Amino acid sequence: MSDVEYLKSLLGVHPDFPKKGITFLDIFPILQNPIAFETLITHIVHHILITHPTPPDIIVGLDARGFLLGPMIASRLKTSFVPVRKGGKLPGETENVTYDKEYGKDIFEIQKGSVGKGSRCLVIDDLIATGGSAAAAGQLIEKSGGVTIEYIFIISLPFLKGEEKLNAPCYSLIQAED
Ligand SMILES: O=P(O)(O)OC[C@H]1O[C@H](OP(=O)(O)OP(=O)(O)O)[C@H](O)[C@@H]1O
Ligand SMILES: Nc1ncnc2[nH]cnc12
Repeated sequence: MSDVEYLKSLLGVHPDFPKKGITFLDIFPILQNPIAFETLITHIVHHILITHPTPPDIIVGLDARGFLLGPMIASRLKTSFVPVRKGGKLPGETENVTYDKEYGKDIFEIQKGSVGKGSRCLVIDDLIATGGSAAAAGQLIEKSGGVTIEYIFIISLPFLKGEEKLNAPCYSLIQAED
């Protein structure tokens, strides 16, 4: 079994959560297993090192599940980590954007000054569905003067075509079927 097949076999699949008609894919069983979590982080770090001869300046993690991956990846790469948080959670001055996602509407914010002009940012999250969340993060990076060089997810739902909303290449380890 390949690393990716192993990680896919661990995903939790929850029909009709958090709403009827949504099949929720749960990454927590991967984090509960130390070998699986190490496999996941190493896979993503290797992907970044191979794809970007000049490493990113900033790993941008999305609230909340992107926070479980982003800081660890940033630490391995010795780059900085910047959070994109849900509305009203970040102190100081913020940029914000409202967006639609697979099961609702939300607000994302980033702290002003956290992304330097021209910084090469790599966005990380657990899953891309409609792409609304990741595209909103891309808008915040742009508003801050940064450049998104790639979006990385553990899981994508290709039938929702979220990747089409993104302004940079997208990589996902696992492509879920509809
Ligand atoms: O591609 P989209 O349709 O935008 O959906 C994907 C987003 O939805 C989930 O986050 P959620 O907002 O549920 O937040 P959570 O991580 O706090 O559970 C997931 O972690 C992504 O961030
Ligand atoms: N189907 C899904 N499973 C887990 N997280 C999600 N976020 C948006 N859609 C999701």
